[in-house]
Amino acid sequence: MNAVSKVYGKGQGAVAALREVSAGIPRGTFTAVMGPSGSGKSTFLHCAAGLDVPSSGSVRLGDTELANLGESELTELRRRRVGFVFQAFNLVPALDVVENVTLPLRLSGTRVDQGWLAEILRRVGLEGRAGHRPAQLSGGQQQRVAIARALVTRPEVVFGDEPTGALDTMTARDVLRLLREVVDGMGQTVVMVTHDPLAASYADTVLFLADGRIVDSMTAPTPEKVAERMTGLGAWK
Ligand SMILES: Nc1ncnc2c1ncn2[C@@H]1O[C@H](COP(=O)(O)OP(=O)(O)OP(=O)(O)O)[C@@H](O)[C@H]1O
Repeated sequence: MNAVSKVYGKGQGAVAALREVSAGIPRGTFTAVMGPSGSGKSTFLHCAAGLDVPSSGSVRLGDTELANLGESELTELRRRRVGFVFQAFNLVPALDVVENVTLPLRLSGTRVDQGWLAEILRRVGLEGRAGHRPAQLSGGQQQRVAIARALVTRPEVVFGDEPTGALDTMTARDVLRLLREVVDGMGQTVVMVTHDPLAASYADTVLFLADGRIVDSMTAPTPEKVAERMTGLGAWK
């Protein structure tokens, strides 16, 4: 993205959530986005994923300039070219694992590639759970379903908004290892917002936001280095 600004509201009550943010995220890498509460992390993710429209600046996915797309083309892009994983897994309770995972394909009228479906279920460790409903699964397993659903369309980027935020430490670690494997084993691109330095340490690069700007980036992050940088940003007083 290039010089992206996002202002919510108008006049006196206007809030600048992003201020001329430029960032390039290379294909096949794992990026974590950190920063104090209200620094613009979710807005960054939503603008990068085409869920929200910047007030100014431009966002490109591959060779596609998002500003050039109409509403229906953007919907199409969100369905086919990006995947999402949220803190609250957002699974459909009445559907079983396979139905939840294949939902994006059915919504866009795309045939289910059974070989690819089996491969994804195997990779996320759910091959024995295909007929289970979300309520019959643990939190970690539910997030695995959400990750499988995000991968089923073979998207160019998987975006995560606090994907481990609702999980206990051990389960979160499994999900982070899976995201790492999604990058290393499948060549996917993952961009994840997190509050957790340990989660961020699984990424290749950490981008630090403060007050709507990228103020730093870190490669080869460790939990300690990330925590130290966050303390420097006044995140934990
Ligand atoms: N829909 C909205 N309308 C008005 N202001 C908004 C809206 N969404 C976000 N904001 C404001 O924009 C700023 C950035 O919000 P954003 O949610 O991107 O931050 P964040 O870093 O993700 O925060 P958190 O860690 O608390 O989730 C905040 O000041 C927030 O109050």
